[in-house]
Amino acid sequence: MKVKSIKEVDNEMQAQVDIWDYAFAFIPMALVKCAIELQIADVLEIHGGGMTLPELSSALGCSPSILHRIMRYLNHRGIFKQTQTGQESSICYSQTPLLRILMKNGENSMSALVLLESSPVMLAPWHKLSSRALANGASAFEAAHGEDIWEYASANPAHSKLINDAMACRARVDMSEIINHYPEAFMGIGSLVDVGGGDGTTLRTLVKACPWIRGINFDLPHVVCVAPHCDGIEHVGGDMFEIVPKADVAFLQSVLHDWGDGECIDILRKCRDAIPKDTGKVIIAEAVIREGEDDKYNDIRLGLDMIMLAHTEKGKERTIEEWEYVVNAAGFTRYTVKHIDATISVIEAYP
Ligand SMILES: C[S@@+](CC[C@H](N)C(=O)[O-])C[C@H]1O[C@@H](n2cnc3c(N)ncnc32)[C@H](O)[C@@H]1O
Ligand SMILES: COc1ccc(-c2cc(=O)c3c(O)c(O)c(O)cc3o2)cc1
Repeated sequence: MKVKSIKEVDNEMQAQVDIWDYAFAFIPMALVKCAIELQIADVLEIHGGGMTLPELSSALGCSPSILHRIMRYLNHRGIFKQTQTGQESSICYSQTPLLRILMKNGENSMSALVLLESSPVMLAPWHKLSSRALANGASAFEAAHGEDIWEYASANPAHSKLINDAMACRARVDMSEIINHYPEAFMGIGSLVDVGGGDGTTLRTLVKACPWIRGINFDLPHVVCVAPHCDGIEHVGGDMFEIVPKADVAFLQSVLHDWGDGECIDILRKCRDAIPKDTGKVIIAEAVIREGEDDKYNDIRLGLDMIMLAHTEKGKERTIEEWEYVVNAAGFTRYTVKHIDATISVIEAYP
């Protein structure tokens, strides 16, 4: 019989511990969703300082004993700060930067993204992923819901709002990152069409920072008809597979990753038709998968690729070689890539 080395025994013991991370992986998501729905972060923010368990449970209208257990778990995950000075009644809970992002109504809140990904509609396709892999093709979202995500959203206003709110909160972060790290991308631009621009949050962030730009927010009719008005931005409803409104620059953020190469090439061609041949450009703000590189955003990019696998038919996150293929096939003569300190990179393609 082969005798195991101490290292082998240690690795096996570690595996016995690690497996619980996978079996219990849904718990942090469920608890963060619960914290958002209870508006724990909002109540702590309004209160200002630390709150005791009786104060917090009475403000939230929650059972103190259940809230105590929820808060103990969230504290263990580092989601908020807890200080204790003896008995249970003297436990004090206070705000952290992470909890502030989980406010339902905060300016930099990302809670809508958690509410979208943890919704039963978005969770159902994950149960179809192995059948998708075995059948090699059919979309997991379609297997779960009988139609693709965009058809589903146009027939379900509540889910469309969930998607738009989630995309809006991360669009604001993504656009701010581009403006902070690569403002040159927007120099000398008179007009910009945001293709698949959602509720216009990206353009609102852009025209606030670059008020000389006239923005055209272009998306499906059911999306733009509920988009809030903003000076300097015109909302246009339509289909990017048919025609894209004309502008100096066409901008695509987190849109192409929803589609397969064939569709990306069609969308990029429509964008190329929309811009001036001599001075125009298409800006693509998307993740670039960098295999083998230990970048702090790699985990998010690879996770996003799994989201595309679960929620779209042919969507995927792309390596730079895969981006080069679609950009060249759409007829652009050259492109540049700017990696910024964010999940997304900025690819500029010239006609
Ligand atoms: C993942 S969201 C990205 C939204 C936004 N660009 C952002 O960064 O948050 C993709 C957007 O593409 C839009 N879309 C899907 N099909 C479209 C089509 N055929 N024409 C125009 N927009 C479309 C969706 O309605 C959605 O708003
Ligand atoms: C920094 O953490 C994050 C960055 C980005 C995202 C994210 C980006 C998307 O484009 C995206 C998306 O298109 C989508 O359909 C979705 O369901 C989630 C999503 O997340 C998340 C976290």
